[in-house]
Amino acid sequence: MESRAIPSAAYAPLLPSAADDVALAKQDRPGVGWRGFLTVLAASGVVVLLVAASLLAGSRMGQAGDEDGAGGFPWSNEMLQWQRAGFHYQPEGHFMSDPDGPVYYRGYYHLFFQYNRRGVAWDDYIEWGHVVSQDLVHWRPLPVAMRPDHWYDMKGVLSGTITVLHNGTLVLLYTGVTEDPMAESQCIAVPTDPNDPLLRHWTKHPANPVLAHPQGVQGMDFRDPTSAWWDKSDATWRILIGSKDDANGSHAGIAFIFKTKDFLSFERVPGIVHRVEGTGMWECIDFYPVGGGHNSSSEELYVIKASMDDERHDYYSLGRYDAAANTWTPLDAELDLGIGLRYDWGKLYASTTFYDPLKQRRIMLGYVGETDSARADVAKGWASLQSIPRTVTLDEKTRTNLLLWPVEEVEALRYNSTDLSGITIDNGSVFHLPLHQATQLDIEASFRLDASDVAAINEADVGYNCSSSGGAAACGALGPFGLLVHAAGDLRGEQTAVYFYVSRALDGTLRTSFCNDETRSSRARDVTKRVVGSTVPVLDGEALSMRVLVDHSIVQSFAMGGRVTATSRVYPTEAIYARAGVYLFNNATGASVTVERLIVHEMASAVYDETVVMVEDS
Ligand SMILES: OC[C@H]1O[C@@](CO)(OC[C@H]2O[C@H](O[C@]3(CO)O[C@H](CO)[C@@H](O)[C@@H]3O)[C@H](O)[C@@H](O)[C@@H]2O)[C@@H](O)[C@@H]1O
Repeated sequence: MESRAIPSAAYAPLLPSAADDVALAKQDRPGVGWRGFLTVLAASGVVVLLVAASLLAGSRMGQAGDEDGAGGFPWSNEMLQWQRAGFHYQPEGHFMSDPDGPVYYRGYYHLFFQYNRRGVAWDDYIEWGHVVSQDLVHWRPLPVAMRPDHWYDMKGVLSGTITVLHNGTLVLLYTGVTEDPMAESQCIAVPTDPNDPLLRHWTKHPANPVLAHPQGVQGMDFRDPTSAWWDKSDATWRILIGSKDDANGSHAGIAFIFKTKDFLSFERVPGIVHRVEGTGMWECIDFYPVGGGHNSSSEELYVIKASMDDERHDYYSLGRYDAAANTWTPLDAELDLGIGLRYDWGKLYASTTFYDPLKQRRIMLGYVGETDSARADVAKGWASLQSIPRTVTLDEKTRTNLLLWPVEEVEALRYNSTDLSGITIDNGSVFHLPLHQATQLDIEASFRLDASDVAAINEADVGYNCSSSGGAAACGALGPFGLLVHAAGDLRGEQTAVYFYVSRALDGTLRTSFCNDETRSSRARDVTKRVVGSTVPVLDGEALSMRVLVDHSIVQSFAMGGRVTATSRVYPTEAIYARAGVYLFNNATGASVTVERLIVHEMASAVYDETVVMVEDS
């Protein structure tokens, strides 16, 4: 069946009254009390179709006469202050980008990051900012760890990693940029005092730079070394560095492996470990094993990940690594690096991972840049956030994708959990969630389409695409449905939709997309607004589950346990503070949806508290 728009006149907005909300809020919180009682049908008068809302909202948000003049949207201090996150890490001010050198050392998780203390945009005096944490959630700021102060890094201490050697000591590898001519080479540093668990001071090695770009590679296309892994075949440490090959009209992403015994002299392993035509410069490359292991009979696979400089997305691919042949081969050539899977389908870049020996898990961090104007960044005095650290595992059920999931520690911030499980939303309905606040939330929801409705839809609905199919306002038989966050009270204004859309393929099978629709997230016009997302694997019998971390201007969405994730930055002008709410919506034309599980946790701020700190500073 073709997606079709429903005439707006048929869906005049009728919203739940404030009295309804109060009555609902007084119900017992445990799920049992809600089940059945909260079947919200179109006939009950809670009918608002986003089609109607979007038409109204679109005209209201985009029309001439808005305050967005040549100078951009006139943000008030109240609006700008609202945009700062409560439980995502961001420095007090200035510009932050790539997470660098995450490592667990003597009781602390260390996070370094690209940091420009001179402004709110990237600058070639880029340094390594530094914070530590004991739970990956509460971060304690420390002085800048590394700054451009040698000839080989005068134009920037760019991204890098930290390797834990067999005896527990650390080696920091980073890219330094020389001034004239500008060229990138790899440098090392070690903790000045290895007994300082806070690793406050680093000593750059007198032998720097330790690795120059190979012949044939441009001097500014050789950066961001991975951490090193041990290859027992010849007792060497190995690292991977990404680059690009623009020779002879090509524009390929490429990666080299180097080996070293002492981190001072490196030898290139002959050949190129991987290459993908047309993908351009591979920044912040990463390479690590997943699956397999001692407790598993399944084969170990290798993830290769790169940040695509041209496209500004972090792609990954699953494959097999043959160290002797110096090759990595994708499991599926159609999902090769840069053309298939992404860590996140929204705004997240320059990610890196590290192995956490404390909890024996791999953790990924990435930075989430701004999508508002440079002028707005100047007004607010800061730019960028770090994503919530995510565990990375192989999805053993599919073995075709990773699972990226917020670290469990973030759950300690939950309070006032409201269980609204069991609500049924008829097609063309919305349901307002009775919450105390809607700005810092961790929402767990799983949806199931009515099976008889699904069976009755036998026409194909092909080609749904988050970014080009009209977002949450475009109605099909089996979607979209999901959540509206940062939604203005009358639903005619600002709202950010996180939703599923199910469509029937020509062969009769169902295909599920998971998307964030930012297009109505802000009345400001000088803000980038997109619909981002992807198709997501759903196995037989699985409910459609999502988790949404709402934290002021950052919304991080996870579908099906982390098979697909999408991060959005949103800048509402009206739907802020107490003026915003959360709604369930079902914009499908042919099916009702039961929200089998819906638990909304309010989230405390991750305020770093000097008084409860940690181990003593030496
Ligand atoms: O530093 C001098 C010079 O380098 C340039 C051009 O190559 O910028 C470097 C790249 O900076 C960004 O790359 C990453 C990933 O976000 O950020 C780190 C630097 O902060 C770097 O290590 C990473 O690769 C950016 O994404 C890339 O587009 C830049 O090329 C140039 O802008 C500077 O003048």
